Parts: sequence; C-alpha cells; structure tokens
Amino acid sequence: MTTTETTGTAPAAQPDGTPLLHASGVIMRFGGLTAVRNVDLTVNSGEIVGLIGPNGAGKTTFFNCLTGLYVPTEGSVSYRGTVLPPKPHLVTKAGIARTFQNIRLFANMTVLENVLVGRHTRTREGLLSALIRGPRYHKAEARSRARAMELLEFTGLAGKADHLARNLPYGEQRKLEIARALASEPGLLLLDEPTAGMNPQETRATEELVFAIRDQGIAVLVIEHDMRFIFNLCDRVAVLVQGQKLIEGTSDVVQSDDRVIAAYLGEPIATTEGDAGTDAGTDGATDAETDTDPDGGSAAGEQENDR
Ligand SMILES: Nc1ncnc2c1ncn2[C@@H]1O[C@H](COP(=O)(O)OP(=O)(O)OP(=O)(O)O)[C@@H](O)[C@H]1O
Repeated sequence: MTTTETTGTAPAAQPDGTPLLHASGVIMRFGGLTAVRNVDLTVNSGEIVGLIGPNGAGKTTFFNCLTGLYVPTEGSVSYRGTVLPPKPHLVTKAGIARTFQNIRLFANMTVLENVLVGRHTRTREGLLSALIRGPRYHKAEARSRARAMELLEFTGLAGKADHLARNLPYGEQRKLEIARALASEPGLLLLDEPTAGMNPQETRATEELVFAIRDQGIAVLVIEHDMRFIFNLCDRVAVLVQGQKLIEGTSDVVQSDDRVIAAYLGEPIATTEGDAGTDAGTDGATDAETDTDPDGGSAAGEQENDR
C-alpha cells in the first residue's frame, strides 16, 4: 500500500450480491440493559458496509455478537449460509476476521511475528509436527512467512518486519492489526474504528487500504465515527441508535435522512476531495471517543478487554 491521496470515489470492484454474513433478529441484553435490539444486517460479497451511530449505540456489542465474543440473547448469525457457533476461533476459522477498537497487538513480538500469529487458524501443522520440526514443518513455516511478508508488503509495513510491534507509530499499529486479521485469509473483515486517533493522512491511507482489501475479494464491515471516511468508502451504511437500526441505505440516502441528521450527524457531510483533510466529518456527537492511546501505549500487551 502507498499513502497516496484518494479521489473520494470507490474503485472499480462492485458488490456481486451474494450474501456472506447474515445477522437475524440479534438482541443483546446485559441484565436490565438492552444494548442491541432486534438488529438484522446482511453483508454481501464485494461490499463495504458501514455501521455508524452515537457513542453507546451498541455497535461494538453487535460486532462482539457477530464474532462469537458475546452469545446473543436472541437471534442468529450466519456466514455463507451456515449458522456460526458463538466461539471466536470458530468464527475466524469460518472466514470472519476482525480488528478491535482498542489495539490488541503482541507488543513484545516483532511485526512479522504478529502476522504469523494471525495465520494459526490456516496452518495444519499440529503440536507433534512443531516438536519434531521435520521437513513438512519447515515447508509450512516457510509458506506462512512468505504469506505474512506479502501481507506486510500489502499494508506498507514490510520494511518494519523485524521491528517490535510496540515501537511502531500508532497509525502503523492499526495497519498491523489489519495485516494480522488478513493473515487468517478471511472472506469478511470487521474493522472497529480503524482510523481512531489517526491524522488525516493516515485516515486517507486507511481508506485506500480498505478499498484495496475489497478489491482482493474480501467484504468489509466497518464501524467508524469519521463520517467522511464512512460516506466515501461504503456501498451501504446502517445506523444504530440506542441499539436499534434506524435506517440502512447508500451514503446519499443515509446522510440526507432527517432522523439521522437529528439523531447523529447534525448537518450533511461533504465527501468531495476538496474537503478532505478537515475534521468536519467528526463534529459534535460524531467525535470518536476511543479507549486507545494514540501514543501507542495501548500496545503494551494483548488486552483482555473484549470491546
Ligand atoms: N459487557 C458489558 N456489560 C454491560 N454493559 C455493556 C457491556 N458492553 C457494552 N455495554 C453497554 O452497552 C451499550 C452499548 O455499548 P457499545 O460499546 O456496544 O456501544 P458503541 O456504539 O460501540 O459505542 P462507542 O461508539 O462509544 O464505541 C452501552 O450502554 C454500554 O455501556
């Protein structure tokens, strides 16, 4: 990936309409609090879908229901027509990878090693093979390293393969999280606030990266508070307010909907290139309130927090 500026328009790849992810009637209650209320959502192959809403609207909780971190109180989640078991490793194995709002890297491992960890669901070598370290093991390891290096090239991190993850600047740590997620060879990538804490140039580069991921045939579902990013990027946007889906549609439809403007946006968002780089897309209620540390402090270790 390069960090060239985008034009603000989607590249050639188009959704082909085959349903990949289908969430049906998802409800998530925490005691007396209903964080997600009967939400349906479909992501088709080739699509980039956005999930937006005010702080506390239930977006991350919904992601956690999709990826097996939470067992929904009601409802089901299926991927390629098969209901997913609510177990994160089985969800990953089925073909869904994700990143987290709070960066979760192995801080004291190298960039390359972090990506290699992401490949474990796709390697067949068992414990015995790892202990014996025969030719089959070495071949498999060489393949994994080659693929991991490809992904580091793709995300622009190849030159830092041997650096410790904790020494990367914040924006590159977020890229590394994406590279690690891609290492599981997903058909669908879930990104939770991928540009939180980034400067405008890093945000632009992330936009390019997401388009490139989609062009590799991987569908993307993204939570983000930067409305310009969302409306430039997404084929479809769903809006959650107080756990409920308020509306779902194209960027044009969503950003001109009176209820969305009243509940969330405040005013319509300009998505033209000329406006890029300003922070008008994150004003008022749309300001990202992340738990991440833009100085990279959040990479101090793999976090247990499941948000
Ligand atoms: N594990 C939990 N236990 C109890 N309540 C929770 C838990 N996780 C989330 N909540 C509550 O569910 C609601 C939705 O939170 P969630 O983090 O999903 O919102 P969000 O839309 O992702 O917000 P933000 O944009 O601030 O990240 C909030 O009221 C939150 O406090």
